[in-house]
Amino acid sequence: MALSEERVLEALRGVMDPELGKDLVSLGMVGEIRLEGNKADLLIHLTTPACPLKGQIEADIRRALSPLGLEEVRVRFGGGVRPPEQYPIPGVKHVVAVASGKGGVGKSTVAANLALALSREGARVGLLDADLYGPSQAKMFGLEGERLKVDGNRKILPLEAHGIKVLSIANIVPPGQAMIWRGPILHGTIKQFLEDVNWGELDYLVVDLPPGTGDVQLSLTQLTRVSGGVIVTTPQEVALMDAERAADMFKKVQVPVLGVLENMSAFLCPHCGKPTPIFGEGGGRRLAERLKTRFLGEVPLTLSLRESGDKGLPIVAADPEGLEAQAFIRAARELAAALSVQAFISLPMA
Ligand SMILES: Nc1ncnc2c1ncn2[C@@H]1O[C@H](COP(=O)(O)OP(=O)(O)OP(=O)(O)O)[C@@H](O)[C@H]1O
Repeated sequence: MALSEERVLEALRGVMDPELGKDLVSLGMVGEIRLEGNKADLLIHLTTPACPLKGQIEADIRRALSPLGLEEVRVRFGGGVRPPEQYPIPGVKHVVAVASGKGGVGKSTVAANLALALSREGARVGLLDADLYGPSQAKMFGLEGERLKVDGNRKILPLEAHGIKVLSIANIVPPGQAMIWRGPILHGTIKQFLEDVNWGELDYLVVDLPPGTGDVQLSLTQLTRVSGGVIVTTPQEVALMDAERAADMFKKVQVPVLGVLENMSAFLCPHCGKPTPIFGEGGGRRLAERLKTRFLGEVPLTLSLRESGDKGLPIVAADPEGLEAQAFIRAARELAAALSVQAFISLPMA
């Protein structure tokens, strides 16, 4: 049988998306097939650019096409199937909210390092510090005291550090001022963060929410479409109970919970490396099971993680090969996969 685009398409029906459990053709992921003589050029649409399964999908495509005897197969990946008019914020494909029930569980540390890990996976990432009462991202990224600028259209330009666009209330008002703000001012501030900022082109805008289930969370979900939420918890029972409340809040406002990340899983001794489960064991995984969502993994409690936060150099940027950074990178891959599934469930195909 002569080689044709139809034959290539037929062969691609045998390639499954490992996350979605359906073949690439029925999922509408095959964007283009070009044949030139005995060479094929394919465009495959991914729902999320940091798709952790890119490599596997490409290998499966090559395997499926090998019986056709092509001399060369070129696989290009497209960044996503969501048409621009459906973006939640102009230029921004996904808004991902990072929440915790309880304060001090490391939500801001996780938001910063997840943003960096997604960026290392090839995505364009912004980080909005919406923890108005206790902003920490300016400090975390070494941007304390930096002044924001506006562009020609009078839109605020976020600051940039380690390849991440960062906007924190700490760069707008003096420390402590936002502490006394109430509902309408909070709402107005979040609105401004979403509408009056030139984020440029982003695959993910990671939002660091205040702990708990208050006005900021409601404003964010009222003002934009949040693709999903990440729940950060420690394995401790009290933290888990509050984390469940944060998950309930997402459910009420119809934001899917993409996964649970357990922080401070076990203390790793900086001298001998011995793990000590100070806050208990397995709580995050159990919570993910109860919520029927993904477990994004465990991040240990380590001295270097605490020090890196204080130094203004998050661990994924400071020591990307270290075990803490690797835990964040695994979590970011899981998160990207969860978003990709979510995008297919909730969006019409382009
Ligand atoms: N896995 C970890 N290992 C060591 N220290 C950590 C870890 N996670 C967070 N920390 C430290 O714990 C402190 C609190 O973390 P962080 O500010 O991220 O928490 P949070 O939940 O965002 O707090 P808040 O409720 O105040 O917003 C910081 O000093 C941070 O460096």
